[in-house]
Amino acid sequence: MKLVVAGAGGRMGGALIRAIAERDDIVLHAAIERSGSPAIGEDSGERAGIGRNEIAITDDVEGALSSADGLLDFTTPEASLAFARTLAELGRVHVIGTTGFDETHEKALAVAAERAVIVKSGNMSLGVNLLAAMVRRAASALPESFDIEVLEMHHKHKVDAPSGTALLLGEAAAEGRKIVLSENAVRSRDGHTGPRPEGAIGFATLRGGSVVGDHSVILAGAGERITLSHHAEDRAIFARGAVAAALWGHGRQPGLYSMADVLGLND
Ligand SMILES: NC(=O)C1=CN([C@@H]2O[C@H](COP(=O)(O)OP(=O)(O)OC[C@H]3O[C@@H](n4cnc5c(N)ncnc54)[C@H](OP(=O)(O)O)[C@@H]3O)[C@@H](O)[C@H]2O)C=CC1
Ligand SMILES: O=C(O)C1=N[C@H](C(=O)O)C[C@H](O)C1
Repeated sequence: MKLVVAGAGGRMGGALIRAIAERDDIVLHAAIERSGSPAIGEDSGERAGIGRNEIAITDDVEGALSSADGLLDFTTPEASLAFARTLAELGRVHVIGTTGFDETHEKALAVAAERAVIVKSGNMSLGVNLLAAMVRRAASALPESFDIEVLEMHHKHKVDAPSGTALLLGEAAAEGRKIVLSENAVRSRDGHTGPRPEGAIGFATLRGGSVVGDHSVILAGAGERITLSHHAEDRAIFARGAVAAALWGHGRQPGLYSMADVLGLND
């Protein structure tokens, strides 16, 4: 399978290029960056720290995608949306790890998925997707008197909050409770907030240093508390998940799929 990496000069771009180089059933076909990026023209292997691979980082999106099988995309919501429209025209696999989408973006991605395979997840790791299944189960099994809070910490460069993973875990909790997350989410607190609303799913965001990604879901009852946690130590876990998603999506019917589909956690 011939894969293109978008955001090749970024943190996940490097991890994806390293993950592709680990395997012999896929090849890095092209590495793309935003027009005007100082990374354009650099050797993508050198940039990723694995030595020259003779694939220069380019901003020629059409040229890169037209002869590829799929795109691994960890960039920005606006860039991912533009890629989704191009890939829908070409009918290629689009693995989206980007987070921070709003409702309008989500609707546009659903339209693109009518013509291409999109695998999208706020977290591509096995551990977090298993954790989400456990959160859904715990939220469903425990009485509503157990308050649900999602706590996350990431490195100081992260630009969106709550993280895509925190929202994914919040969705899992809401599904377990049979409630709609958007109607019950408390995404931040400040000042005289009043008591906690019944049935709320709260979010708390920490940022600092080089933390790859820490998430905890706390189910707090009267006199006892359950904490379900995941700690990401290496971006390779997301990159390997994205590669697995591309291979899984190759040759599949168009649609919007999740990592739970790829990992068989919905079966
Ligand atoms: N789902 C998951 O498992 C994971 C998701 N993520 C998400 O992935 C995204 C990227 O994270 P991270 O790698 O840390 O961020 P970085 O900022 O390090 O990388 C993003 C890269 O995308 C580039 N970019 C921006 N616009 C375009 C464009 N139009 N075409 C091509 N490249 C573009 C940026 O370039 P420039 O800086 O020059 O603008 C940058 O190099 C975030 O949304 C993050 O939350 C991260 C880890 C795991
Ligand atoms: O920006 C990051 O770094 C990460 N983003 C994803 C998120 O928003 O949850 C996944 C991971 O936690 C790292």
